[in-house]
Amino acid sequence: MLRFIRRMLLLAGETAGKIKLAFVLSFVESLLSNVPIFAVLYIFTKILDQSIVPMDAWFSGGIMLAAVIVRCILRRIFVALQSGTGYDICARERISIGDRFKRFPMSYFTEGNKGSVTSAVSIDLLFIEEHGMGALDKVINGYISIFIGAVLLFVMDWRIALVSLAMSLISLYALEKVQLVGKVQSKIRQHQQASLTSAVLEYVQGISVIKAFNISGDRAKAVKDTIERTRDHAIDYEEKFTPPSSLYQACFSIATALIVLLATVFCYQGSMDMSVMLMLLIYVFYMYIPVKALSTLTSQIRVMEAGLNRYEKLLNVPIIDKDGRDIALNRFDIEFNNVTFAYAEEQKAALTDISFTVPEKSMTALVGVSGSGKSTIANLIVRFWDVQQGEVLVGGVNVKEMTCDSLLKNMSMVFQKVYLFNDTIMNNIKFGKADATFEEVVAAAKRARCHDFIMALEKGYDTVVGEGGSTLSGGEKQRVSIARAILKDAPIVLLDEATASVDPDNEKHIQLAINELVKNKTLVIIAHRLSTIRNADQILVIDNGTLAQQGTHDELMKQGGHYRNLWDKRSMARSWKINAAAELQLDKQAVSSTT
Ligand SMILES: Nc1ncnc2c1ncn2[C@@H]1O[C@H](COP(=O)(O)OP(=O)(O)OP(=O)(O)O)[C@@H](O)[C@H]1O
Repeated sequence: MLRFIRRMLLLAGETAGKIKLAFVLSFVESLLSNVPIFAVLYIFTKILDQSIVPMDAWFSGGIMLAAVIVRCILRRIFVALQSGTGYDICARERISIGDRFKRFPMSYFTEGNKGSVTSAVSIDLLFIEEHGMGALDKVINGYISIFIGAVLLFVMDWRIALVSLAMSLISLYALEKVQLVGKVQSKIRQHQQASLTSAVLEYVQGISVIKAFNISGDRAKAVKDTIERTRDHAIDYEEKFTPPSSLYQACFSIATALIVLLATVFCYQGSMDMSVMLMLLIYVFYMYIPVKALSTLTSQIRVMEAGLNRYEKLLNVPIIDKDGRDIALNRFDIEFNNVTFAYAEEQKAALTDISFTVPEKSMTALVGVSGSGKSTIANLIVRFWDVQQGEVLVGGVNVKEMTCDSLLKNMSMVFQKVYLFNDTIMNNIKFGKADATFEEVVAAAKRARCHDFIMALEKGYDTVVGEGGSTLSGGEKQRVSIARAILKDAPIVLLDEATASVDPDNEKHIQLAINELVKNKTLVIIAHRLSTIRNADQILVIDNGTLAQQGTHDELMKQGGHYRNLWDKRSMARSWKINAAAELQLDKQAVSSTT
């Protein structure tokens, strides 16, 4: 438990001083809580001496009242010092860990850690913020009461003190067992929580697929199994926790009974004053209350400690730009020098010995079949992952030498799969530049060709778009994300062109928006449209993680090989689409003319 106090103070950081002061007040308050006992003892002694006068009653009453008043004041200050401290600490930690997540290697999130990350930041910190300070207070109070109780008992009667000490030692043994159960079970419980969070997250995130393929039964079963395992574990926990916890509680009940019995016997035999006996009879029922609470606290503390362990693990995840410096770039070309990269050690390399240069303010198109490694190249430029061999240079600087912040402030990314936050359109665009004015946001939206559809919405820029941007169409989301990138106005643009077919009107708008975004920028585009590919200053043909060909459209068409095959296939697919659309149109006309 002392370890827990130390860890909480460490977590508190600069607010630890407040908590320490609160402990001191709690100690004084604990001392004062014994004042009524002495006041009663004083009255008993006077009664037994037959020397009591009305003034004695006033005196005792006055002392008790004064103690109560001082305790109320101390408690008030204590609460003011402590209340909110837990919430403050956890809010601060959540914000700082949120910042840190940005610097985690992307692999951390793709390796099945989402459940434990979510549990650590939500469930664990929630438990700590709600119970941490209260538990600290009770632990400190419990220890102080043990100390004060032991001193008082020795002052009153050493034989009774020894009985209490013996029972306390047995209770310590039981408490040790409680802690042992807590230690084992809290790990299982935590693992179970993370599995449950992962299962629910996956179920909710995949709900559209689950509905579309009518597989809710199977997936629901996976979540149901996890819920049932969580329930079984909770029951198992209670079963294992109850025996040592009951023994712990029983020790104090037995100690109380023994003290009552022995005090009466000693008094009857004449080896104890009647006043001491009476005081013991009162004190004994009150003395063990704070100590008894320690057994339930033990399990709470174990849960909090396991939470702290998981949270500290997050703090110990090596951040990708630990050795990075804030470097201001003065040119914006990109260079890959003999880059070889695999997503995981045991995996086949996604890129093998790739070298190329993207000159500043030029347009480079990445083309290749699905899975060839185009997105991987983009991932390495923005340093979502680090290369194992070779180097990636941006503006002549190895990205490994830069902090993520100083690198990414030079980049705008427009992904194929756009994610908008459950917030207003205004704030979603402002992600590009947090301090942008309303006018700047509107100007960016106009250039991204989304101002008109935003104004047509009931609340305009204040419309909340739903999680992931669910209330907007795919094309609209794309344009909002382009507005975001235009507002950021970074010198390098990475663009993953949409493959999903959008209607021609939307496609025209998106193309105009992209044209605005890429003016005078270094552009790397994962290209799917023939028009884009043809216009590129340079085309990199990626095949099975290698750079198969490099050149302009005309050069590559002359060379033949991969590029020509790709181009022919795409041209053919396009003409199929056009023919199919024309046939559909003819069919429609035929139908309408016959009706
Ligand atoms: N996060 C990841 N973890 C492990 N392997 C990955 C990961 N992302 C991609 N890969 C693998 O790396 C290889 C290259 O994938 P990449 O996404 O770069 O291809 P791509 O050319 O962009 O494909 P597409 O056009 O379908 O998006 C593939 O074999 C893919 O399975």
